[in-house]
Amino acid sequence: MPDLELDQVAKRYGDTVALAGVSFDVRAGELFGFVGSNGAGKTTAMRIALGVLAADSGEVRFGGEPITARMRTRIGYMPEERGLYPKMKVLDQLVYLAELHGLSTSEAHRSAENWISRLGLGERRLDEVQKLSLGNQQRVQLAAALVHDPAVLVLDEPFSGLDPIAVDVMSAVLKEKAASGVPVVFSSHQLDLVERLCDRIGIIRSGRMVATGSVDELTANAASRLVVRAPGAEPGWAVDLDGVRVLSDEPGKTVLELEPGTDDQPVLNAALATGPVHEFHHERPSLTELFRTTVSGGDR
Ligand SMILES: Nc1ncnc2c1ncn2[C@@H]1O[C@H](COP(=O)(O)OP(=O)(O)OP(=O)(O)O)[C@@H](O)[C@H]1O
Repeated sequence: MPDLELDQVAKRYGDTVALAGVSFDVRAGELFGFVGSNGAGKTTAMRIALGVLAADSGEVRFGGEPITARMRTRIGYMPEERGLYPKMKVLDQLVYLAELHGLSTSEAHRSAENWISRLGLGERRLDEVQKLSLGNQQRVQLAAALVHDPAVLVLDEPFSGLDPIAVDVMSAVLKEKAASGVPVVFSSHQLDLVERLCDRIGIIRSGRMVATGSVDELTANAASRLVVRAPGAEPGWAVDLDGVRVLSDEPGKTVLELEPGTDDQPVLNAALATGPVHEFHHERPSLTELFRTTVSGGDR
């Protein structure tokens, strides 16, 4: 399957610059997490990728070619505002959407029934969508994005409001689609989930991509953090060590930040000088911490 690329995509709403030239690519077979503060531009970028919104400039490419209206019908999209017909029954809705994307009636039924069962909606298949709980409506929305066997998946906050079981189901389906070679991009504010699931991550701030890469790549340049458990250490034991900043100093547990290139062995020696050392390990910052430092200053 080909890659999905956004190249210098820009969009204004009146005086508001929603996207100031955003570029990133979602590679075939990868799960790409799109994160940013409220109003950073995620929905705008995803709507432009889908073609429901026109960019002022820039290009969306699929497989290296500018994306056409025909190719866009191969995108599975889950909009943030959700877009189901409230009075239609779950099964009818999915069959209708599949047919709209070109599946025959029998293929549409087969695919709709498959996703209904896969997403745990079997008992609700003949219920009107409006009678479902919000979480179940969201499962139907995911089924709607998948029912035509899309070549690309673009999902706007698919995890918001889901219970833990539904989060697991959604995660498994997205991983499976990516493993089958489909580029999958989703936005989310649940950074622990993004960190756990995604191959790569893009962080957008005020309409600009400020970081793109795997969590390991994004955290590689962050200052190294060292956790030391030394029950006999007195408070302040590490304050005079070169290249070391004390982040927290609780009885028995100290968290230190080491400047890049600082040797940790003098720190270990200093810790051992206080008595036994039960723990001495480097910790990388979480995506949430990285996000806070990357987007600090906020958005609109
Ligand atoms: N239809 C619109 N008219 C005017 N301004 C808009 C419109 N849609 C979005 N904006 C503005 O464009 C900017 C980007 O909004 P967008 O919805 O893309 O952000 P987002 O990252 O998806 O936010 P959230 O996490 O809150 O969903 C914001 O400043 C928003 O107020």
